[in-house]
Amino acid sequence: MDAPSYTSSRSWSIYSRAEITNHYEILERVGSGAYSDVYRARRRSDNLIVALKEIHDYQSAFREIEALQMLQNSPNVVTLHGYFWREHEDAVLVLEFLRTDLGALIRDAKRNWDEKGITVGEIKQWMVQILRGVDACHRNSIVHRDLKPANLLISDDGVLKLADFGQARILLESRCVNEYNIPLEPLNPDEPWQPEQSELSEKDKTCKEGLENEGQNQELQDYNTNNSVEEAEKEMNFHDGNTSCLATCTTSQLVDDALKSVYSYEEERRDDGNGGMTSCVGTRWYRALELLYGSVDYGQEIDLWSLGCIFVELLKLEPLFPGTSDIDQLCRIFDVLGNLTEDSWSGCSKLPDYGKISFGKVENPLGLEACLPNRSSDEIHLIQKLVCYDPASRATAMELLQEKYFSEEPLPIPLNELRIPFTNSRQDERSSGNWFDYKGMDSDSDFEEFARDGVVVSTTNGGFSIQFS
Ligand SMILES: Nc1ncnc2c1ncn2[C@@H]1O[C@H](COP(=O)(O)OP(=O)(O)OP(=O)(O)O)[C@@H](O)[C@H]1O
Repeated sequence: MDAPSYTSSRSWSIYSRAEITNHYEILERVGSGAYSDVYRARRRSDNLIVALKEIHDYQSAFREIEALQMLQNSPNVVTLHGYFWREHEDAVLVLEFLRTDLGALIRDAKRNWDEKGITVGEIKQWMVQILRGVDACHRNSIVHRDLKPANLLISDDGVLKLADFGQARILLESRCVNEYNIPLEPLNPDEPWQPEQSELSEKDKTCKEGLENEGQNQELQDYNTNNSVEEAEKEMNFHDGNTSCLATCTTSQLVDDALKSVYSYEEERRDDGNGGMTSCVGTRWYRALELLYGSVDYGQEIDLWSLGCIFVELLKLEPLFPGTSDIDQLCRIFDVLGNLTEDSWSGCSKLPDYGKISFGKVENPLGLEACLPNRSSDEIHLIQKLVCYDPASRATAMELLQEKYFSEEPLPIPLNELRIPFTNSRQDERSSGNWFDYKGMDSDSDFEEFARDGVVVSTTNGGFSIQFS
């Protein structure tokens, strides 16, 4: 196929790379994100349709490959068929192709489905799959850091898979447990790296087989029996707070660094590469409170907050906290949960940005119940276990899977009865603007609030800069 006529040099590059086009016929571009372009392609050897994800950022590529290698064969994580990695070129991941995602499904349900929206049986099935995917990550000490409906891809037969691990972090202690021992660089740069069957662990084989079984309820029970809470807790007992963070984009550093009058935001977006954590991760609407307060000493609990926001969105067909800036995001959270104080989370005053910004007292917080009228107390109870201030109080994915909500009537419906949107045009849906305003959703930018504070933001060759007057 000829290269298309648009002019982005990045989008051209994949067409001119023989090592890729020898193996794959590139059919169309299906999406793009902050760091990537994604193409639908056909593998020449067997006609398999795949997604080729060309990643323009080295660190994102490295993270995504490393995390996906560890999670290969988890049924609710996107499959990495292989990748191309060579010097001076963008990495290209060969992923299984998944036509739609949970964001598109929620939009479709809001626009086109009857007033009941997504049924309880459907919600339970989606949530069980999401929880299994998150549980797989957390068991492997991987924090996804960007869970949101658009990153939960869905196959035509109703299997949901976590995707977009470009922001994922493998917590340091776990690096020794990469049991697959797969080389990061393909041995031959002209051939894609591909996993071999022998690299699958027994646990993962069981997991994969489990998904293929019919009888959802029995499957859930088996899954829970084979993966006890104690075992999960043992594996998840970590924190990487001992490592320093050289790269954040928190307001605290801007304030601390006020004597340095020109501040490069581009600098801040990089992690230090030595294990330091940044608070500038995730998409704002799903970003945990501790990240909004600049924490660099966080763990897998940030994913659990995001999970709670996604659960609400499935129930309500609208985002829980659609903030237009980080400050607005915090205001919306406080309106519902009340102000953040030592009473609501003992230790919160140690957060880097605590006390840097003061918020008016919310006399009568709405509570999560008010956000979810007509929903059952069980559902509200589960969400309260996720969307709560103290990260240590949040329920783990495994604990949630064991909640009776998922094993009582109405049961999660079988995969083949799930309703899945027909459209494959996610970008069009996103830009249509019919549903609600997505402005700011995909952005980590705090420009609006800086501008509000009278700080000058200007673009530079390397990115943009913030100047204090
Ligand atoms: N495996 C896949 N199958 C089909 N489409 C995909 C696949 N992976 C990604 N896409 C499409 O490409 C888009 C961009 O992919 P992805 O979100 O992984 O990239 P990103 O650059 O990390 O994005 P973001 O800016 O959200 O962090 C997705 O929204 C989706 O539409």
